[in-house]
Amino acid sequence: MSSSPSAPAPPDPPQPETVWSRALRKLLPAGAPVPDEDQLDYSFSVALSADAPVRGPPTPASRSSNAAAAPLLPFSRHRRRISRLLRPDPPAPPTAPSPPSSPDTSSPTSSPPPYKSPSPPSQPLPPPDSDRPGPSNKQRACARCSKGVMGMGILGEREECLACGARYCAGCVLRAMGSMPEGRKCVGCIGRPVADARRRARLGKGSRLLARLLAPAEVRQVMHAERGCASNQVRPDEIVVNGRRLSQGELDLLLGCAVPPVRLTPGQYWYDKDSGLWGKEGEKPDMIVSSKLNVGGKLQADASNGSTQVFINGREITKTELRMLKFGNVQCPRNTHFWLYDDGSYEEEGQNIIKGNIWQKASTRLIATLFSLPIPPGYSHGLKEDASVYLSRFVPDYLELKRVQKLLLVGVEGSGSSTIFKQAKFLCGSKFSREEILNLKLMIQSNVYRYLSTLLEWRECFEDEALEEGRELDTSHYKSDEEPKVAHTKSSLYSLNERLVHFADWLLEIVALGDLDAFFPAATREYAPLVEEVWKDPAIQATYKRNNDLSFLPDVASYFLERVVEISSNEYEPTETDILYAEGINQWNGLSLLEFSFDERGPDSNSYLDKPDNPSTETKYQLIHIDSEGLRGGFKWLDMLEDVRAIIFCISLADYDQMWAHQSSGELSNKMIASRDLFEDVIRRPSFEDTPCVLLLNKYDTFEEKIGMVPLTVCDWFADFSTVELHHHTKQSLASHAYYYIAVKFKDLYSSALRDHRDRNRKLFVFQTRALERRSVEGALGYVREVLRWDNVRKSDVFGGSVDESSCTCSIDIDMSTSS
Ligand SMILES: Nc1nc2c(ncn2[C@@H]2O[C@H](COP(=O)(O)OP(=O)(O)OP(=O)(O)O)[C@@H](O)[C@H]2O)c(=O)[nH]1
Ligand SMILES: [Mg+2]
Repeated sequence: MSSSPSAPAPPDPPQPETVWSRALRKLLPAGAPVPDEDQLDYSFSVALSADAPVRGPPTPASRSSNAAAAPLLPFSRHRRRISRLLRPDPPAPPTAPSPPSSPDTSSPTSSPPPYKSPSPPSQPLPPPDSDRPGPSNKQRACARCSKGVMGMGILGEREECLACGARYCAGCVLRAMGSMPEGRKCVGCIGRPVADARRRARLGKGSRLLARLLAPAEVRQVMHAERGCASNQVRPDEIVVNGRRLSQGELDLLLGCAVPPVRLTPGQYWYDKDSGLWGKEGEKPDMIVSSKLNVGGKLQADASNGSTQVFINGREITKTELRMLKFGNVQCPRNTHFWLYDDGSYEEEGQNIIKGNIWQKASTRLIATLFSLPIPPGYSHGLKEDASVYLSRFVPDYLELKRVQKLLLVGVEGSGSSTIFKQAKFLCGSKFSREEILNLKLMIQSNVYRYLSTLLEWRECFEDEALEEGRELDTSHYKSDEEPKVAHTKSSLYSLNERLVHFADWLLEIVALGDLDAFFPAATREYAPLVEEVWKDPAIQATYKRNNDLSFLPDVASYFLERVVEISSNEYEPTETDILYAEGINQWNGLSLLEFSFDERGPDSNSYLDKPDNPSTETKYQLIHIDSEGLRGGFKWLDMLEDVRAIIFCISLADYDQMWAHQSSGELSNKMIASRDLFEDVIRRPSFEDTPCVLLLNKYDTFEEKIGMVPLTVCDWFADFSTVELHHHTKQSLASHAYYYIAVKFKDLYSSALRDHRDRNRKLFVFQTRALERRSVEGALGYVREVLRWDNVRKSDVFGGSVDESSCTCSIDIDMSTSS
């Protein structure tokens, strides 16, 4: 548990081979040495065969569960251990935190592992303090004893006074801050406000040093006081609304209303009291708060610095807002003045007729969310806050509310990104609406015809090929002056009877004309028996047997074609599996959105410090999926997205031998290479410069089957793939070797794309998925969460903050082989 004190790591005794290194050895080419644990690159996941029940690398989480089993030290002993540690001449600390020597920390007396979390890792160890951006050693000298930094562990840590910024070492902090009735402040600063914005952001956020010095209950109490005490709250004169400082009464009104501004910090704001829109001065709206509050001055036209010549309640709106209104089909030519009411209804100034309600359409709400514009609390699921929480609070919970973290999920057509999205939806218990299910049903029905037409096209090719071969064979059997017996070459294994040929020609003609979607579902029921007959025909079955040669035919084709009559009936209701297997999701303009959360109090979470008394211990995420259709037209969506917290890029491993027609030019290319190009396009976009990226290498199941039959080198990009190191390879070992190789190819590509970037050490995180297996997608989402936590810690480290890194635990489940 992170609250235990950290002792210097004992020297590593010679270790017997651990479960982890045994598992790793299996994955490496024969004879390859097992790397040191501290050198391991956890930034990509590996699949282990089901018969190797291994656990992941030793994580703080797994260690903490052992630690948790050990009885907690009573408080006085806790302190004694700390003071022993701090007594004269502390042992020379290691230059960098040493890695845990073994995952086995079962001994209750063994010291907890050195603090630095190895999770989602692969990030280089932070440079020594002297090279590191952030406070210099001098700045980090203790304000009480003047000692400088003594190593990396607890000895090197400092706790900062939130009011004056003085820093104290572990030995002095409790003396300097006393009982901390207002949280982390020197005794002399009690009663003083927290003015600095950076320090204010840390109010009640927990502290690693205190966690080591105090018992968890004490830390909670200090954090509670830090958030709740009067002098740490914003003061009315620090809040300017519509150009006027607030009075105490106005601030009370603002904070006591049903929907107050979240995380109100000192600053200048604008407030539109008719609609409830609220934002920072000079910026687009940030949230919607209760309307009709008499606070601040009069809303000015230039409050949000808009330049659109379109006005809402007298404020010239920003370009982003205008774009959202246009997507919502609100007519807004220049010089339009709207009145917008708090329920979303709007009218043009002077016309006295309500023209509509901007929040009514799901698509407008979706767009607003994507553009980081606020939507009213009543309409949002993930963001909905219970007004009673605000009314009944003493501790201002608004300090605790976190922003929703946006995760962008993209991939080339057929990579499986929709499947991942749907699995995520099932995982978080979110139901498909009636309308969505109906759309899915229509899509499944029309897809069946598409699969059949693909099979029919391939059948023609194979038939031509077979007839040609037959003719060559015939001619070689007869002397040149004899008539060849053409009767032998008129049909082949791939030939259909005349009636079915007629139907096939008709269907292919419709497809060639691009009319398939217009034609269905009207014809669905009528032709279903015929489709079934064609599917069962030996010619089509023979064609399907060669499905490894068939580009453009998804694996699920047979699943649906087998049931074409059932699927085509009016009464057909797609099952959960049908929904999952259906290609894509019918979504609005190629976009779909899902909000979900992780409970941060899970067994692998150490975040109690971050969330002392908060009932909401969840971090909310928004999964934004843009499918191949949405990526068409020059990535219009990508450019409009703001504050994306992570990119999840999905690639189908099985695409290495597939062809793909380029969307605009129609040019054929290898699909893996097309995916690579799209990946590069996405990561190079300036708006994603600082956004971590997780690459999901999907369809590992198909890949494993295929790799033994089709060499990886058929894809030009993988021309240098070699299997020479694999002496006796099985299908599994070949697949894992190839997976590793592909992962490294993408990592290299990523590193070279970021070569000129200031954060050029950033790595690509790679995870292996089988999206049809729910557990695999669950693992992927967990991995993304770990990456985000890691990234948070890394960023706060860079900026010199003291985020509790214990919350960055690693729960990467590397045993992804069992389906759920
Ligand atoms: N065997 C196998 N099939 C998969 C896997 N993931 C997805 N599929 C199938 O691959 C097909 C394409 O998956 P989608 O999720 O629709 O692909 P997509 O990336 O969303 O494609 P667009 O919607 O066109 O952008 C579907 O039939 C899925 O059932 C996987 O891990 N293994
Ligand atoms: Mg899709």
